[in-house]
Amino acid sequence: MSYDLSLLGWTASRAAELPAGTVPGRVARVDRGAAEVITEDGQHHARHSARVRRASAEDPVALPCVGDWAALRPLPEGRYELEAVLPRTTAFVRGGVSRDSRGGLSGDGQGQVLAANVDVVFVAEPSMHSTDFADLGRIERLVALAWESGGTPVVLVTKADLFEQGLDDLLADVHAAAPGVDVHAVSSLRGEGVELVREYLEGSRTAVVLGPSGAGKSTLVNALAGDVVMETQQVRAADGRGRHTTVHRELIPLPGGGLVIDTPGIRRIGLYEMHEGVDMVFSDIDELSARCRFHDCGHDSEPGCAVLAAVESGDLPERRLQSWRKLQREAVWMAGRTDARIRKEQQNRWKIIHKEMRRSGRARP
Ligand SMILES: Nc1nc2c(ncn2[C@@H]2O[C@H](COP(=O)(O)OP(=O)(O)OP(=O)(O)O)[C@@H](O)[C@H]2O)c(=O)[nH]1
Ligand SMILES: [Zn+2]
Repeated sequence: MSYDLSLLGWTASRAAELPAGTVPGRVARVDRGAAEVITEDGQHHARHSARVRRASAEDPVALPCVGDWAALRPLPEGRYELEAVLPRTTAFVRGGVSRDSRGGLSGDGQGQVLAANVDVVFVAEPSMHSTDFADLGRIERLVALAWESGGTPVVLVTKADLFEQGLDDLLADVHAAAPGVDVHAVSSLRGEGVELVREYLEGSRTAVVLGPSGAGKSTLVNALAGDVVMETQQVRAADGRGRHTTVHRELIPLPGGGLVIDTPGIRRIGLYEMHEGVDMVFSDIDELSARCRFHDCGHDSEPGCAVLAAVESGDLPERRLQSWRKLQREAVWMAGRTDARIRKEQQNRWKIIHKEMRRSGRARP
């Protein structure tokens, strides 16, 4: 078996980063101390080099992950050693890691890269989920996560066939929840919108599909692959939630080029590190805040707050402000888990608050 690596996204600029005496391979699955890689001459089990082992012992972010391009050193008998991970263009990182000023990754020894070099992040939200309509808050969260990874989000309102009347209104709401992001209705069941989705993968790009269980992610990937590569599941009638299916292949090459990464980690992705991501998904609130009287306005009850005024006038949905507050709190909390400076500030703040409370004789809130 041989592969045309350009169909897996290999480019001349990546080739320029390949160390002498190595060949490129894309990581399709990770193991302890080794990875399954796809090279031009087939699929291999490549053990990490001493250098990779040392680097990843120091910082797990250096561990090869699904989607990575690796430099492989040929060994006797047609085997390879995973010599190095080539620089990542994008990364989904869980915990303990922030982007440094160059847009690269710097870790504190806690981070884990869930997937790398993902160009397009499809955010799948079902038009109807059990008896609920699409969850705009979940879309905002996943779009923020997508921005944070460095990839380009695209929102897909899936199972569009379940929601015929008022679909346009729903799409308008979704547009407002994700400013500047493409939004499409998709029905894999009817084959509608699938070709549009495929267009985002032109040029052999790499995608992931994020979304809740039962959103129709596997069904969509199957439709793209034109072949049943992933097991879909029957949704339990009672609560509309799906059973989790075992993932057989984590890197799914599509006919005509491009691929979809689908790993358990990506499936479970929630809200990890989000700072710039939150600002980008709430660019409307960001723009409004420029007109607040105080430059550090918290849009709570401050006088001259342009955000509250927009809610008052109906220009900004109240739900959106609440969603922003929630994500801000979570982002600060996540940062507080990893950023010692903020952690210290929070401790000091709580010390002061507790002291205040003791003095005024109030109980803890
Ligand atoms: N009506 C309708 N049902 C769909 C559509 N796409 C998928 N489904 C059904 O929704 C259920 C869940 O689909 P999956 O593709 O397994 O969902 P998933 O997002 O992969 O779910 P997890 O594997 O749990 O993450 C299945 O019963 C599908 O047949 C669609 O476009 N329309
Ligand atoms: Zn304000």
